[in-house]
Amino acid sequence: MAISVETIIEKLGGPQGAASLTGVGLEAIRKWRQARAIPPKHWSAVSKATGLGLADLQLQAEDAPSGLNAAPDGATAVLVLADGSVLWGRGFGAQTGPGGSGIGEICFSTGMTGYQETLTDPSFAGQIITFTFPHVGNVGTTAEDEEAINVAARGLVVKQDLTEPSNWRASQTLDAWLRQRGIPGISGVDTRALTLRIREHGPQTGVLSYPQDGQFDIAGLLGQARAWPGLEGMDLAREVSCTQSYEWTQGVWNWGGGDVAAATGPRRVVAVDYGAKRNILRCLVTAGCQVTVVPATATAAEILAHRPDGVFLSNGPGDPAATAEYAVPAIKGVLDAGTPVFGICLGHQLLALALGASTFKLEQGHRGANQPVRDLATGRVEITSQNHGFAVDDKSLPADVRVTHLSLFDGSNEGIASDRLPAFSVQYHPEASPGPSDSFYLFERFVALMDTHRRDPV
Ligand SMILES: NC(=O)CC[C@H](N)C(=O)O
Repeated sequence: MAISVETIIEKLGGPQGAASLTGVGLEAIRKWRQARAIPPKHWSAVSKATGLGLADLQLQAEDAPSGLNAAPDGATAVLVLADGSVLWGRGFGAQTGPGGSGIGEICFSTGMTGYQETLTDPSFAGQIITFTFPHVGNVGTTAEDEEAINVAARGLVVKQDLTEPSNWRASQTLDAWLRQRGIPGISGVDTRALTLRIREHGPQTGVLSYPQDGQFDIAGLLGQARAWPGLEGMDLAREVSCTQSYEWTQGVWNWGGGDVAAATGPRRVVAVDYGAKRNILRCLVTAGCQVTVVPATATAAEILAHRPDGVFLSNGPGDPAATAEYAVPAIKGVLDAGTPVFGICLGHQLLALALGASTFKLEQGHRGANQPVRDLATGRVEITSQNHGFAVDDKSLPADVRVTHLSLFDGSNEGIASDRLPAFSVQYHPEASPGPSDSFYLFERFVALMDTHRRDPV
């Protein structure tokens, strides 16, 4: 449990003792008590006098009085966790009302590059992202690195303050880019301590507040964090999906040339958009497909009306079991028609559900661009890009569905293939963006599967 300011002051022998042991004066001690926090500039003095670690001093107190609280010196934003931790820092991006606006599950990403692709991945709906890498924002933003038009993530937590971008590709600062999109951020947070906390205690709900008037209702924010129902049971795919079908014609990014229109190949693919990242659509085009994107709620009849050679099931946010309600009947219809199917991440989980397996919430999600996965057929290890908090339960797979890939971090399922139907899927992200492109072969595997099942072979 977090250590309250009152406990720390008591440890130091009351306000008088605290003032003399840390040398900060009685007035400062009064302010600490009022704000229910010790400002970072006093942490080392307090740490020396009490023997408490710096992380303990940052993760504080659930004893905030109701009503508005002033922030400790230098703090302009706060992240309040459902476990009562109050993490003060400096706000950037969009300001919020005093009630805070960024609420969601705090999850950490271990990626060292590609923060803009990560922030625009629609699978982050309902989540606040904290990066374990300390320098975020220093290459600015560019429209070329957006994986979706809207930012679905609810907020951003980083260690270092944002600096001016130093990158020829940058067209805007991360700060301005976030402001434009209504997303709040907080810097100056000990993201290592926060990550360890999530690793030790599991996923946490948090509320990020960066109020215009500098007034914080800590008790109210804590109440909100505790009342948030959590991602389990949430269908978020419907919220981030496209509302109308459209054609996608762009291929993968070309060094120095940006996004390029590629000559599309002869296979017709319908991509079901549960929150698709653009780079998946680009990879499909580059692998030789004509891509029609359809909304998450498209029925089997609507999908099959496009006469696809293959159906792709995209990544997406939320709990697969909740999205299954409308997605599984559609996928079953597509499988019954004998159409080849390829799924990524949420698409993988939905394919598994349609084949009769079940999914569950992982104790620790996998997020980042450096996740090792073993291909069981070849023994080859791929370094993959990942972003998921749920997983397919291997034990629930029917006898005719094979496990094809496993996580080398925790042994959880990373891929399946049906022995009876032309269908396979992976939990990780072969489109990278950000991350390594070790797994591009999966798009080629999908193309080969379509070619062997085509009515008129190419
Ligand atoms: N990237 C994804 O598709 C994520 C799938 C699912 N929302 C999960 O968290 O596991």
